[in-house]
Amino acid sequence: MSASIKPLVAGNWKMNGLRASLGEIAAVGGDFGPTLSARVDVMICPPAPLLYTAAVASVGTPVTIGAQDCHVAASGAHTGDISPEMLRDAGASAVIVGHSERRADHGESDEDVRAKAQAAWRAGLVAIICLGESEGERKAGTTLDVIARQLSGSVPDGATAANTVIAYEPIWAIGTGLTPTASDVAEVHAALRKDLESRFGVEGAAMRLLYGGSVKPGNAAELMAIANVNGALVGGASLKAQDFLGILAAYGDD
Ligand SMILES: O=C(CO)COP(=O)(O)O
Repeated sequence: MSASIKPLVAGNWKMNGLRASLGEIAAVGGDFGPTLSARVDVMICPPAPLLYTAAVASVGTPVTIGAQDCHVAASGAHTGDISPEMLRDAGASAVIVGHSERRADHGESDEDVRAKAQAAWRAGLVAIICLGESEGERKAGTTLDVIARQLSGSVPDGATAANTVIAYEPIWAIGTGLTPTASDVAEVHAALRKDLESRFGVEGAAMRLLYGGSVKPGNAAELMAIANVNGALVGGASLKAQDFLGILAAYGDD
């Protein structure tokens, strides 16, 4: 079933990158030819100060630009925050919400994440909704319960394959070099698919489910071949075009 879903590989730069890093986007765009772009969509999510220039740098390439977080309001007295409308205006077409680093650093709850996803849709952005279990939850055998609870709490009614992407990122695999086994990833993604189908029907069947957590050129082909894995959310290995292109190569060569 997932064979008909066009995968997405998105790079989350997190709090990394200065203007000098924008050459990496041009390098990805320049090397990403028509054969590969027919098979996989590619996105880079730089930090907010780089969004506009990144969007300009991506013009004429297959690379699209996403943001890493948003406020729920369109505007107002929220010093330091950025609305989804502003992200859209700067050239973003998507925004990551509910990344585990925001859940941990900023105390974001499932309810917060759900409201951010709705705000993203209001502004015409795709919401990339993140979830994933901690190491303790994995060891305690509660992964599937945690994932089901996060999915139900963080994904708003009205989610479609066009407005929502789900990213499964086990917290213990982020930035550690550790990855779950292929069968563990398959188990979680199958459970996500089942829940999404029962809640959203055909839209849930067509929604992209990304895997994230220590995706590298060396393990991308194996991870991307797992059933119900429709692409990747990549942190550290998205910062350099060569590494990121090495991951995209899991989908073939131009
Ligand atoms: O958190 C991630 C992407 O959002 C994954 O980060 P790493 O690829 O650096 O493990």
